Amino acid sequence: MATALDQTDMVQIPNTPTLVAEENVNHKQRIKMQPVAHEAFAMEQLAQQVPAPEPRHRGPAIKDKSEGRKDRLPVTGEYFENDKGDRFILRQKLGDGAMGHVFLSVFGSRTVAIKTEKYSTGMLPMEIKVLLSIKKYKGSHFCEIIDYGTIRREYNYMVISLLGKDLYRLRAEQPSRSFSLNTTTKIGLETLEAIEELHAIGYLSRDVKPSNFAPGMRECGEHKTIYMFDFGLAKKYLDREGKKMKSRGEVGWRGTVRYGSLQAHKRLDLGRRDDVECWFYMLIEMYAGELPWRHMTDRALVGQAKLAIRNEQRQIFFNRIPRQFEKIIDLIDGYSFEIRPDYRQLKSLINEIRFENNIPDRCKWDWQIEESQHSELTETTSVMSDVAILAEQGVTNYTDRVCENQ
Ligand SMILES: Nc1ncnc2c1ncn2[C@@H]1O[C@H](COP(=O)(O)OP(=O)(O)OP(=O)(O)O)[C@@H](O)[C@H]1O
Repeated sequence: MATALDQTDMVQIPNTPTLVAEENVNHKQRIKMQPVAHEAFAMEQLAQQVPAPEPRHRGPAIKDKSEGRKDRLPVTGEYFENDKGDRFILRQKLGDGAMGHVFLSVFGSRTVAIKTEKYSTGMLPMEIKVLLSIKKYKGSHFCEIIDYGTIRREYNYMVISLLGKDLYRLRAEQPSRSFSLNTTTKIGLETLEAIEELHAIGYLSRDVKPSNFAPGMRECGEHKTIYMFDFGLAKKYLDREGKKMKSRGEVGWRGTVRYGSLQAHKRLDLGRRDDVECWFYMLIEMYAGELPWRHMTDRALVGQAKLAIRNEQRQIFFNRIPRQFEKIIDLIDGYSFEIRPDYRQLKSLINEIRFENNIPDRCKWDWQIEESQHSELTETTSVMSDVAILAEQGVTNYTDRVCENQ
């Protein structure tokens, strides 16, 4: 039977790329965070919809060796029951994250996604916390959280609404490996709105990248919206009184090398502006098909390449993309750590690109085809395997430290 995760127990940021992070999570050093008032309210609300939790344990960290032995990930075909007796069959694997597996399942008449991680990993509580806050705020670019808990202290799970293929896969499947200006700019507007909503509830993503966004399902009429998911590296930037926290200075690397901001390369604390800088690199990659540092794996060299597009490579880089993108990066570079990015100005520059290129408002996404997204999903792994995707993106979610105070 399921046990609700303790929301006040915060997660570790491991010391390794997430690809191998499970072996490296430090289970001993954990910190506690009290939910702020609106989060507590959101949790209360959710409690009315999800099964009443069994007496709470103190989160997903291993307490003793006997518990540790059971620590595992579920497999396709397995099922579990929540406290209400609802049965969730893990019908098909949708994706392999660095921290666990995501499965397709059915809940009532609804097809859903179930994200799982080993009990000891402890990254899901942060994701659940973010999604509960967003639910309260009624964010329009986030999965609905339907249920969550722990199964026999073996694995943690959360049941969320199902999405289509992520933007990285969708682009990789385009014959040109790039999106049209219409799709790129539409994605730009949708994803910036998602980032703005996340910031509005007091969180940073610190891992904005194409594989963390996906369109909704056509069957639910959600295919015109791009959703943001994976909050494994999310962090609160507002304190309990709603005041912005000060930069902690050098804290180590956070994020994904290809899309990381210049501040991240300096290992400095990240703010809202850094999420927006990642968004910029993501958009350019979608439109141009690649970034100049696509083949680089060395983090320092990638950082140098990002500096070069602002200096000696500036003309070559910006010549092949609409001129507004140069304005956008200049604006982002001008934002300080504390400042609220001017999302409206950024959106109006993207809209200017659409206007100048006579792009009508009602246009289809590049990937929209006649068949339903559900049948597309079943083909996902044959088109590009998870391993291939991860290899292509280079090092992901890499962090320098064993743990950090979230
Ligand atoms: N709601 C969803 N609907 C459909 N597929 C999903 C959903 N959530 C996740 N996935 C799939 O599972 C994959 C892994 O999910 P996610 O990124 O949340 O896991 P992670 O362990 O945090 O991975 P990462 O290595 O990116 O940090 C995604 O790339 C996506 O293909």
